[in-house]
Amino acid sequence: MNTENQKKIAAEKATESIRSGMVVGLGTGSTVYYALLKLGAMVREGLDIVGIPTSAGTEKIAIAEQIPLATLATHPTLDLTIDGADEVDKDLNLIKGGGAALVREKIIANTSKKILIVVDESKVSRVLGTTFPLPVEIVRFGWEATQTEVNRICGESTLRLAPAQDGNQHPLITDNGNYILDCHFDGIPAPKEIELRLNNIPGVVENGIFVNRADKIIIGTSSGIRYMG
Ligand SMILES: O=C(CO)[C@H](O)[C@H](O)COP(=O)(O)O
Repeated sequence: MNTENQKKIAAEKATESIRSGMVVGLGTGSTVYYALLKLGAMVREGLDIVGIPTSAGTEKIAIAEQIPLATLATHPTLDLTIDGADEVDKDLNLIKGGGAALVREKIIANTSKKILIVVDESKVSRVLGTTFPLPVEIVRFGWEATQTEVNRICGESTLRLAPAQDGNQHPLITDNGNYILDCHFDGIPAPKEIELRLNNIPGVVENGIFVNRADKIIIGTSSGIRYMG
């Protein structure tokens, strides 16, 4: 089974946990995309849920799929969130933020009763921080000074760029109006400590380390579905 199919079977498996009446956190990314398509079909067949999106991109897809949306203002507690990840370890720790949605994803994760993470097998890692650079969202004011402080922890980081309308690469601006630093670790042996140290730097909004948040990781593999948790 190729990677795309691995993503699809993992994402669709996660939607089997959704029941009418639930408030559902809608994650971001190319894996969750398949869950959004499936949820859309389920809603059109009568499933009665509201979704809270973790990004403007997901909101757009959910609207196109006719998934009713809500906000944390009216629905402060979520029953279940389906989200992706960029790297996962055997302790269910995650690196997220490859899609630049980590702040909203962490807020949603924090208020969800249950979190299902959907990935393909390439995301499973022995030591977190060895296969994917850690995204750190920072405010634009004084960002160079913030980067200097971040680099004291990770050694080296790069400002994430994205193509703009003029055809050139410009700093990527998140849904929250901030920049992203991608931090190159050679493994993160103590993820919780690094998460807290990074978040203690003035100018850092949030980072993509998620510790003790996932209840289950659904992994699409070349030979079918595997679970962690
Ligand atoms: O954290 C995320 C977005 O901020 C995504 O969940 C993560 O990047 C995985 O995306 P994909 O399923 O496209 O690999």
